[in-house]
Amino acid sequence: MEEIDHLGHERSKIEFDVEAMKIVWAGSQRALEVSDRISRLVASDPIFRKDDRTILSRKELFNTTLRKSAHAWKRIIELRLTEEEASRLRFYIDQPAFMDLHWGMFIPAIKGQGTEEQQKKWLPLAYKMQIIGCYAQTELGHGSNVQGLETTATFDPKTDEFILHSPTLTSSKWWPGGLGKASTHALIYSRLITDGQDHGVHGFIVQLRSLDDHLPLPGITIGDIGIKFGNGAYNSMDNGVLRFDHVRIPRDQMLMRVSQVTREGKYLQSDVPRQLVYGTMVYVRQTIVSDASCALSRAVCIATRYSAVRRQFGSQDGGPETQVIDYKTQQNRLFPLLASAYAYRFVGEWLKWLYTDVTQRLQANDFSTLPEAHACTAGLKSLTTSATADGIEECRKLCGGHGYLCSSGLPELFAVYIPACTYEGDNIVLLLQVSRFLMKTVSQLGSGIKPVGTTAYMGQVEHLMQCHCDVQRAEDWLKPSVILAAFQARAARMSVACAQNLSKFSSQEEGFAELSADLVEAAVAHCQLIVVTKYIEKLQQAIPGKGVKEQLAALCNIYALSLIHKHQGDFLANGCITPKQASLVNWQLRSLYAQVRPNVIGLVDAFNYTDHYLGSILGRYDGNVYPKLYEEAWKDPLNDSVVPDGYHEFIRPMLKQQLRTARL
Ligand SMILES: CCCCCCCC/C=C\C/C=C/C(=O)SCCNC(=O)CCNC(=O)[C@H](O)C(C)(C)COP(=O)(O)OP(=O)(O)OC[C@H]1O[C@@H](n2cnc3c(N)ncnc32)[C@H](O)[C@@H]1OP(=O)(O)O
Ligand SMILES: Cc1cc2nc3c(=O)[nH]c(=O)nc-3n(C[C@H](O)[C@H](O)[C@H](O)COP(=O)(O)OP(=O)(O)OC[C@H]3O[C@@H](n4cnc5c(N)ncnc54)[C@H](O)[C@@H]3O)c2cc1C
Repeated sequence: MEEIDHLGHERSKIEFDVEAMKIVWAGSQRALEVSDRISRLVASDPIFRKDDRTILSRKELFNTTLRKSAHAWKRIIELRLTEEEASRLRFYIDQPAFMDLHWGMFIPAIKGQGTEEQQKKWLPLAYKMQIIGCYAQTELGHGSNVQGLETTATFDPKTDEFILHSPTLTSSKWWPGGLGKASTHALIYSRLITDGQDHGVHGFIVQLRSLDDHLPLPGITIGDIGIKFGNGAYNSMDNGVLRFDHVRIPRDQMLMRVSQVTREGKYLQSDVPRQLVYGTMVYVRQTIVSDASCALSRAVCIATRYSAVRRQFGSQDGGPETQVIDYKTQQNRLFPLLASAYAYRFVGEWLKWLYTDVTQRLQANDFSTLPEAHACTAGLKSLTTSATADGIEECRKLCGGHGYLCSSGLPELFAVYIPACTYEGDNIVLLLQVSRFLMKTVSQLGSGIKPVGTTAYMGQVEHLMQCHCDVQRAEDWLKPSVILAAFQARAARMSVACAQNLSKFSSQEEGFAELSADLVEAAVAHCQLIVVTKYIEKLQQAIPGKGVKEQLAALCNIYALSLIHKHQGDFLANGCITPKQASLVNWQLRSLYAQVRPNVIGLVDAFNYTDHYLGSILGRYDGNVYPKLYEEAWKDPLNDSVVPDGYHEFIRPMLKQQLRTARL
């Protein structure tokens, strides 16, 4: 039977080259080819099915994690997949698993903090999956405050070993993914003690389980921390708890790139900054920004397709009702999210470049850009994950009642996604790091140190403090220079105001504590400026394909103007724009919505997601929503029997009781 494309009418209206846009989204023709091939490979393999995840018990779900991970590894070997292809495979399998931490944190930590010798010893084992590793930093009592960790690693010069110990309940490692059941090894972040002296937190490779029977090694207590938020969702991951009772490891298992302990027990600090111990977090925060664009685009794809299928009200003379996507309120909620997905994609690409650049510099002992890399990764991780978590929930609401069904894919996506606001650094804690960096930048302005990189705009602070926005008509808001000037003025003025207020306190620390809410807002303004700037820079590149650049430019304007509208309090209070200019933003936004409306299905098709990856009946490519929703309902285990199992025990006696009462 020929399949009907219920969104065919929408697709016939598209004014740009969707295939060319797919390349822009993927990053390159080759990246698109890899993504396309691997996503189809996953979709066609029954072992990777995921439609039953929300009804599996925890044990069954974890079992599917093990099965999928083992099968994925088999396919990686059989098909000789490259590192990039293997990473795409894990992405499209779309089930949080210990493998994510093994490849995403354990290996990068050894690469970043291990000596050459240590890398030679451990990386081949990890690459061949002969050991499984996790990243165990957080403890029951401390997560954000890494310097407050309590686990100790005390050097014993007699045996040339470290003794790992958990001195208190709160020092139990708590949360690490993969620790609970799967990992054989962990990177343990622990206080280093030599000769009675505490040198702060360092990383150690520790074997946890036997490589023969997977039993915990002597002195190790280990398990899973329990069920997490939502059905299915992150419960496929074995986040774990771990305690050490005087566990001994050889000295050469301390990661020694940043600092070393000699055979005699002498502590040596190399000229590498000690913050490199935190390097893995910088790496992962950078990847989380690109991941945000994936999660948000996925929710937006579902909400956009469904909004084009769904009709409510407006029928005249028995004609069709209005597609809900044509309501301006729907557009005003949805299109900025679509624009954000593209914006995060491009800022994610740039951040990847920044990270590669800083890594190359670090290898050449140039540490000058590390503070900026830390501030950018921390700030953008925070900004994009918070907006994505809120955006997924907005997409659920945009789908009305059906969005609340697990078969919409949105509840599970939300539940899986929201911890991104917490892991790899609580979003507020990370923004406070950005604000510290900004305050330092402002304090150096008069000293001749020229701000560079993402803070270069502060170099024109005198101009930015008094400039006026050059908008007379709504169309003026389409000029990139006007948009940039408004965002730069807002960010600079908010930072300078914070710096001025801080100077009123007797100590910097007291001021920071008192003004932290304002400081967070200044950090958000700075991070939004980065996203807008990087999007505008992207548009300055050659982008082939009919109409592609025009659509991207419209989305860039929607992203920037919807932020000005949302944060108009900041822009107005700091005198960056006038009330009249704020109202012109809305006029321009409405016009931009009309411009992208015929193209939105094309803009979400460009994500190139398979129906398997989307995992949503509402977001199906063919838009055949109602028959499939109806069909799906009958698959629920409750519908296995017409009369429910508890009828005789509970319902029938109740009904009979009521009958007797009624007769009385
Ligand atoms: C490709 C695949 C990827 C797969 C990934 C899968 C994802 C799976 C999902 C979840 C996994 C989750 C893992 C985790 O959550 S791991 C645990 C993460 N934990 C955190 O993020 C803790 C957050 N806290 C911190 O990062 C820090 O402690 C801090 C930043 C809050 C530091 O606070 P503070 O005590 O004030 O600072 P310090 O004294 O320690 O440092 C002062 C100095 O150092 C600078 N700095 C801090 N961090 C860094 C850094 N990472 N890089 C560079 N520099 C850093 C800081 O700015 C100060 O600088 P100064 O002002 O100039 O002195
Ligand atoms: C799903 C998931 C997976 C994880 N995986 C891992 C892993 O693999 N390995 C690992 O080591 N860890 C992991 N973690 C732990 C994670 O990194 C921490 O939970 C995270 O860093 C936040 O720390 P916390 O839990 O101590 O929060 P807290 O710091 O206790 O935060 C609680 C509240 O206090 C606020 N707060 C804290 N400090 C400040 C401050 N200075 N100023 C203002 N407000 C503040 C926060 O904003 C927050 O609102 C994971 C966590 C989750 C949820």
